[in-house]
Amino acid sequence: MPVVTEDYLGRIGTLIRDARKHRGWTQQQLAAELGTSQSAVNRIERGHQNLTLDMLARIGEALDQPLMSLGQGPTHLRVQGPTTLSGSIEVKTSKNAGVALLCASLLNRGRTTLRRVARIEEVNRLLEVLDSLGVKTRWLNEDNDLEIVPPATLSLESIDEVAARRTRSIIMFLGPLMHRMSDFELPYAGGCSLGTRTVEPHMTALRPFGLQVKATEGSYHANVSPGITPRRPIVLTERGDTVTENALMAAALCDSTTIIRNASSNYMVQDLCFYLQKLGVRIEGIGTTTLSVTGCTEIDVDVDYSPSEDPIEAMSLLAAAIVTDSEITVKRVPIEFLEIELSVLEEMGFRYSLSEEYVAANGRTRLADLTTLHSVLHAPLDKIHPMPFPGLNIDNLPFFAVIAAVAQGQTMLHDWVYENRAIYLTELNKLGGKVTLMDPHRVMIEGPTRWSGTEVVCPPALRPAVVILLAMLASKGTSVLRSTYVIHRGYEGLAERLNELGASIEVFSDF
Ligand SMILES: CC(=O)N[C@H]1[C@@H](OP(=O)(O)OP(=O)(O)OC[C@H]2O[C@@H](n3ccc(=O)[nH]c3=O)[C@H](O)[C@@H]2O)O[C@H](CO)[C@@H](O)[C@@H]1O
Ligand SMILES: C=C(OP(=O)(O)O)C(=O)O
Repeated sequence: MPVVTEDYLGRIGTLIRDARKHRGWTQQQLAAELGTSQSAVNRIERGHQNLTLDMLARIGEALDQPLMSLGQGPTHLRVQGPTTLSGSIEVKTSKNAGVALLCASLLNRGRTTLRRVARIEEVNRLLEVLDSLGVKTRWLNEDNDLEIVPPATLSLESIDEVAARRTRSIIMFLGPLMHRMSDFELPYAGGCSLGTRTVEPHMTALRPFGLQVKATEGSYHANVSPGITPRRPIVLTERGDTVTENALMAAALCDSTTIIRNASSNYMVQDLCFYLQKLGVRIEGIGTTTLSVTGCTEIDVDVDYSPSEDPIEAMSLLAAAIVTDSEITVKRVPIEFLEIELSVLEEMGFRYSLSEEYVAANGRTRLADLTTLHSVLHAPLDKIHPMPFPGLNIDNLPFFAVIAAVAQGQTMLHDWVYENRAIYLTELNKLGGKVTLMDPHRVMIEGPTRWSGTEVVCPPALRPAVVILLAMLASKGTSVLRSTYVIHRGYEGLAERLNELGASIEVFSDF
């Protein structure tokens, strides 16, 4: 075989191996999907098998990842470490408010302008879906201001199913869409592989508004009975963020008053409430677990809204500083959504200073600039576990894994929420970490760690993938992090921004 062909087959084989692992499949499972043997898959992945275009297309389809789109293959990161960071960095606006506001813009017949939206893949997927429905969306400038103008009638029959299936946020179309049409289908929600994430609480919350949903082959079939409004308070069975948002959006176009109990008061819910208020919806109880919503029968206003900064990105940047023992200033930290995290960190010996507080562009959220100081960390006495806001944010829990790994002693993390997220934290062991999976919900981490660079495929979950990247910053030598789409789902230009602080991260792709 000519050397160049051999080289290409090897690279394609690696691509296929990465995409398979990303899906969480064994070679045997991929073989069964392709109607071939495990040994054939093994040969393909090692670059020892000539591949026809037909076979490549079939593999791409089976793995739900096109392998032949030249120049658009997966991207990877090459990290040189260890790194000490310095300087300052601004926190961007949040993914989770961004996606909620994109869905909520469908409630408004007028123009919505959202300021400084994080330009991330999760937002891109929702924009693709909105565009396929006939919504006119455009980025206005370098500041990532985004304009959204819905059409008079949405063309749901032409929905971009591929984009829709890549995000769980599509579930938040139910609340706004039920006001626009009486019978419609939505593809099943996708997103990170974190274990079962039920949609039942959404159905229970929306039923009092007349929505019935049947799960059919690959999609939700929604049917709306006209003129039905909740006669009693809606009691959410789970204090979930997106379910609260769906109930809020359903209530926004009812002119009666809806009470939502056991509502999430988390940051993205608050941003959604502030936006809805600008649309003319009356909401009381923002920041508490009981929301009283008096909607409007029609919303048609040109509105301008600035979502607030992302507490999870802020936590990621703090973790970057802690794991590399660096002194940096993280600007625009939404401090009220990091209070418990900072208390736990202080207990572990983390030292930092805070600026005076100031108000975010939404006029409501409190921000501060936080400077990290050289710290010697030790394990906390108690386990670290998340709770709904104002508890420690579940999406921040994974960052405590890499922080615990640099602290002296044993730290237990208890992720009671997701069945499949803690498991990915054991990937830190490839870089020298000592992370023991006690059961699917608990990991024990022993520090401090002598990190050493290696190659890791991104786990199929956003936060654990970033945790691996942060450990790579502290690792001696060269590390490679493969297939980073999952990181781009929630962070804009993370590698480039860390490089501005002095990291050495190269972005590359196979072709
Ligand atoms: C777009 C967006 O905003 N996504 C966030 C949102 O997702 P989202 O609102 O979709 O979260 P889910 O509804 O999937 O809830 C997460 C998990 O927590 C469980 N659960 C939740 C609440 C509760 O009171 N009891 C309970 O057991 C659910 O069953 C599920 O397993 O909230 C999650 C949990 O904060 C975050 O990780 C996500 O980043
Ligand atoms: C789990 C997360 O989000 P999503 O709901 O988009 O999967 C996350 O942000 O870590």
